[in-house]
Amino acid sequence: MGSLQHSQAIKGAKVLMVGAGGIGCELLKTLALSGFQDIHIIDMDTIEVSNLNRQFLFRQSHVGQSKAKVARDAVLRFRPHISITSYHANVKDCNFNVDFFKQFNVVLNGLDNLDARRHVNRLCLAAEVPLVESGTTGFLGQVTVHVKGKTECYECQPKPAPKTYPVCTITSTPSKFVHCIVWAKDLLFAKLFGDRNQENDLNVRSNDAASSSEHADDVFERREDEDLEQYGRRIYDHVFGYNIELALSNEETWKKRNKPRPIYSRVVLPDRMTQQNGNVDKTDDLSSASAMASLGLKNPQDIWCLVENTRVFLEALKLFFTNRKKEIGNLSFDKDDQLAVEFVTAAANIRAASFNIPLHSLFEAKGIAGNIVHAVATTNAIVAGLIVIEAIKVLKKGTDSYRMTYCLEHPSKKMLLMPVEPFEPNKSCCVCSETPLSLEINTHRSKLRDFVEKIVKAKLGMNSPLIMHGSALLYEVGDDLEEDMIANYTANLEKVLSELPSPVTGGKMLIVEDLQQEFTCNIYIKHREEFDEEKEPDGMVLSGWTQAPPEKKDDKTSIGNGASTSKSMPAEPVDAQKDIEVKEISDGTTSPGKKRKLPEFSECSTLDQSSDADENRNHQKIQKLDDDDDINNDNNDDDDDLVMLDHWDNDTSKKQRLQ
Ligand SMILES: Nc1ncnc2c1ncn2[C@@H]1O[C@H](COP(=O)(O)OP(=O)(O)OP(=O)(O)O)[C@@H](O)[C@H]1O
Ligand SMILES: [Zn+2]
Repeated sequence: MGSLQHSQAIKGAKVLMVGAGGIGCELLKTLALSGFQDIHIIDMDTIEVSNLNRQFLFRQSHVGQSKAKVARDAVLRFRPHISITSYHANVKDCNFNVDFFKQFNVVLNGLDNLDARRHVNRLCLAAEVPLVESGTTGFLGQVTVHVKGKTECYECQPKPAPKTYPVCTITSTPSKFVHCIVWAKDLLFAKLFGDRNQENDLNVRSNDAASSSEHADDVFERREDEDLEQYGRRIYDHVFGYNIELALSNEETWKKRNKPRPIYSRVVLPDRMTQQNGNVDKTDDLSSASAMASLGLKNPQDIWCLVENTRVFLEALKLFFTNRKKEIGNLSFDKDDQLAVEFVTAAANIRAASFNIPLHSLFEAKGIAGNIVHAVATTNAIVAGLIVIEAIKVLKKGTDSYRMTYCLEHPSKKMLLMPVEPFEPNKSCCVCSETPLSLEINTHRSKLRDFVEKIVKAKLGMNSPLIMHGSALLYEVGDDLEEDMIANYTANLEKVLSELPSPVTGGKMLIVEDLQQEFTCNIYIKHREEFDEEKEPDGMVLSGWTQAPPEKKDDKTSIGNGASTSKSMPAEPVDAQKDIEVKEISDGTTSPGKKRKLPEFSECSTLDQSSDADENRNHQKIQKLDDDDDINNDNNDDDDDLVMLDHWDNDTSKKQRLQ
C-alpha cells in the first residue's frame, strides 16, 4: 500500500462510513491509520453497556453518547490532523439523499440489518458511488464490492429467507428450546406487552378448532382492580396449565410424541410462598428494572429450577405493570431489555419443563432470543482491513482486481480467506436493472393498504413510496402534503384495488417509486381469485423479485432478529447461508469454469442468523459443485494456512503462507 498512486488515491478520497459498531470502529481506526483524511460516519445509535466489551473504542463513561461521535473523538486523539465528521442519525433520514451521497468517492457499510443495507445500496446506485459492503458473525465474515454497471449490486442476489418454524410446532408441539423461546417472545410477550391488534397465534393449540375458547383473548386482559399476583397466576395457569390440557385432549397429536404435562402455578409455588416472591422496592433502581435483582438471583449463567422460573415469570410481569405501564401495548422484544429477557427466559423454561425439554440459563436464552452469535474481534478487524483494501482498489478504479472475500471458520483448501471475483450485474435485478415485476393479487379483495405494507414496504424495502396508476397518483408519503391529499390517500388505503379512483385490475401496470432512494419499479398486475392461506399467507405473490424462496414448510412463524428494522422482512435471516456459485481462486490463478458453492453472509453485520444459536452454530461448509473440481493443489501440507490477500495490483489474488 506504499505506492505513490495508493497514497494519492487515499489522501484525496472522501469516504462515507455507515455504522460505527463492531466493524465500523475497527474500520474507522484502519482508515485513519491507512492515511485517509476525510471520513464521514453515520450511526443512529448511542453506546450501550452491551457495546463496551465488543467495541474497543468505547468506555463505560461513553454510555449514552453517540457512537459515531465517540468513535470520531477516539480516532482523532491519535490522528488529530485528519477530518472526521460524525452524524448521529439514521442513514434513512431524508437529509442523506442522492446529492449527499454524490459527494463521496466510496461508501463503506458496517451495518447490521438488511433494511439499511438495501437503502444504502439504492442510494449508491442512484448517486453512482461505489459501495463496499461487509458483515461478520463470529468467525465468519465477508466483504463485497458493488460498482454500478460493473459488478452486481447488493440486491442482485436473492437474500436468504429468515429462519422460520411451522406455527403448529411453536404453538402446540415444541421439541427444541428455541421453539419455546419463539413462543415466549413472539407470542406470549407480544400478546401481553405488545400491540394487541396484531394477529397472534397464542391460542392456536391444536387442530381441534372446536375446543378453542371463543373468548380466549379476554384471558390476557387484566381485569379492573385485579391484583397483579392474581393476574400473573391467571395468565400462568391459562398458558401452562389450561392450554396444555386442551392440547392433550387432541389425542391424535400425541400418538407419536411425548405428551406434555400441564403446570399450574399453585402446584409449583403454593400461596404461602407467594409472599417471598418479589417485594418490589421501588426506591431501588436495579430491583425495579430486574426481576432477577428483585428476587436475589445473581448469576445469569445459572439454570433456574421450575420454582425459580415461576417466581421470575410472576415478578417480571408485576414489574412491567408497576414500573413500565406506559410502554405496555407498544413493547416489542429487545435483547437489550433486561426485564424482557428475564420474562422470556422464564416463560420459555416453564414451557420447556412442560414439554420435557432441557431448561436453559438466562445467558443462553438471551443468545437464542436475540439471535446472538458472539462477536469475534479478530473477524471484525480482518473484515475492516479487507474493506480498506477494496476501497483503495475502487479509488484506483482497479476493476479487474476487485474481490469479494469470505472469512471462513474452518480452512478450506488451506484457505481461511476466500477471495472471489465479483459477478456482473444480474439483468433481472429490479433494483439495478429496469426489469418489471409482476404481482398476482385478488384485485377485488386486497386493499391498497395490503399492497403498501406487504409488497412496497416489506418486499421492496421502500421508505417513502409513491404509487401511480397511469397519470393518477394513488398514494404518497411526505412531510409537505396538504391535508386534503392526506385524507385522499388515507381513504385510498382502505379501498380494494379495483375500486380505487383509477381502478387497478388485471393487466394494469402500477408504478411504485421511492423518491429518496431514486428507485422505481413497474409492477404488472395479474388478478388471481384464490391463494393458499398456508403457502401464500400474504394473499399475493410478487415475482421477478430477488428474494430467496422460503423454506418448503407450511405455515410458519419466524424468529426475528432484534437488530432488524423490518418486521416482515427481517434483516437478519436465521442461518444466513446462501449458497452461491463462485469461481475458484487458488495460488494466484483463477480457474475459470471451476465452480464451488460458498456460503454468503451478506445479511448481517453481526451476521447472527442462527436462531437456535445453541443448536446450530454456523457450520457453513464449502460444498463442491463439480466432483472433478480439483483445484491447484501444489500446497499439500496439512497446516492451516492464513491467506494473505496481497498484491492486489495483479488481476489475480495471491496466497502467501505465514510461518
Ligand atoms: N439505519 C441505520 N442508520 C444508521 N446506523 C445504523 C442503521 N442501522 C444500523 N446502524 C448501526 O450499525 C451498527 C452495526 O454495528 P454492530 O452490528 O456491531 O451492532 P452493535 O449495535 O454495535 O452491536 P449489537 O447489535 O450486537 O449490540 C450499529 O452501531 C447501528 O447503530
Ligand atoms: Zn442488482
